[in-house]
Amino acid sequence: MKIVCYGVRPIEEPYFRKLNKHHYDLKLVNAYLDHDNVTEAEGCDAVLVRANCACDEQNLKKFKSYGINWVFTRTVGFNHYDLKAAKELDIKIARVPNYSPYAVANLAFTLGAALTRYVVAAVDAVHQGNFTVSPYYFSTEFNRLTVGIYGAGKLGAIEGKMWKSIGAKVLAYDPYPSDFARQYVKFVSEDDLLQSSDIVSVHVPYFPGKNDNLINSDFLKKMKETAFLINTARGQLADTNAVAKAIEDNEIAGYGADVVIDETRINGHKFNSLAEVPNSSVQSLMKLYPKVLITPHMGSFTEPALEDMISISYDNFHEMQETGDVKNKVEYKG
Ligand SMILES: NC(=O)C1=CN([C@@H]2O[C@H](COP(=O)(O)OP(=O)(O)OC[C@H]3O[C@@H](n4cnc5c(N)ncnc54)[C@H](O)[C@@H]3O)[C@@H](O)[C@H]2O)C=CC1
Ligand SMILES: O=C(O)C(=O)[C@H](O)COP(=O)(O)O
Repeated sequence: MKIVCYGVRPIEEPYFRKLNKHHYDLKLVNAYLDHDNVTEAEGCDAVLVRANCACDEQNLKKFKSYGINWVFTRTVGFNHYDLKAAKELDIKIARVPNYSPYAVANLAFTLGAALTRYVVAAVDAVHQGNFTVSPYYFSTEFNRLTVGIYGAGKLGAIEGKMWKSIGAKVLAYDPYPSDFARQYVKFVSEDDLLQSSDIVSVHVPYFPGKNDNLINSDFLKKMKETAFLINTARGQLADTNAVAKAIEDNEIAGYGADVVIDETRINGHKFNSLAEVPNSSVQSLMKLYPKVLITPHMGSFTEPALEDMISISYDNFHEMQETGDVKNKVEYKG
């Protein structure tokens, strides 16, 4: 079976080859799937994508015209698909719901830890020759923090575990609390979490058209003025302008994000200045550095996570070939 894999970074190529235990014929494409390079799939039997690949109706129709029925993703999130179009075209989708959760949990933890100890602000000042200890750096200590995990699924639970292990009080809000997460967090109401937490870390899946701007001005107003918000989930979950305004108005202390809106136009690009970033709301957030720390969607960029993403994707294809179905399938729910 020939699989075209989009968005494969050069550093990832050896892993795609080394882990190819089902001996697939691989076509590795460096670029994210877009409307121009969809033609790379011609002559292939299946497609593997990553986040921010354009699995919209136009591209899914193209795949179908090439005789491709399996368009899988190596990611947890699947908001890059037009699920309705896939259903209408009878294109099957599978994802990787369970790669190493420590990858993203580590990054969310690090953003929270860096913000609460003002590490980036201090390092930045020192590198400009300013060795004074600004009153702004005066901190509390991690074991005195209350950390609120908003969405305590696989990633949230592990971030909770990390904070608990160093003595922080860990709260969580989730409409479907799990016993696994309960080992590390205390489940509370949404309001209690937002009102009590020094760090609020969001790990909620993004469902386009359903929970856009979940983090809005009402959400932010409930947080403590001294609290930091962390979002490693999806940029679309946050009203970017509302977050920037809340920081400017001192309603919250700062924001750490691995994700932004408009990632398909931003991520993977190297801009020469902030002014070139093609979204003015993202620019507004970036101007608030170092109260705002943004990383380029690299939560899953660890060796264990990458190995899981590739191996489980290959197993998804294998299961589909062997049984005609796959347990990690994603279906349109209306
Ligand atoms: N930055 C990165 O590199 C990565 C980001 N992600 C993002 O993280 C998200 C979460 O991943 P997992 O923890 O594996 O998913 P998961 O499905 O295990 O957990 C999500 C949890 O959120 C809860 N939830 C849903 N709506 C909620 C709401 N309105 N309020 C509170 N809780 C709510 C669910 O009940 C569930 O327990 C993914 O959907 C993806 O968007 C995932 C992997 C890498
Ligand atoms: O698995 C997900 O969902 C993610 O968001 C991962 O970080 C993968 O995202 P990309 O690295 O493919 O942008």
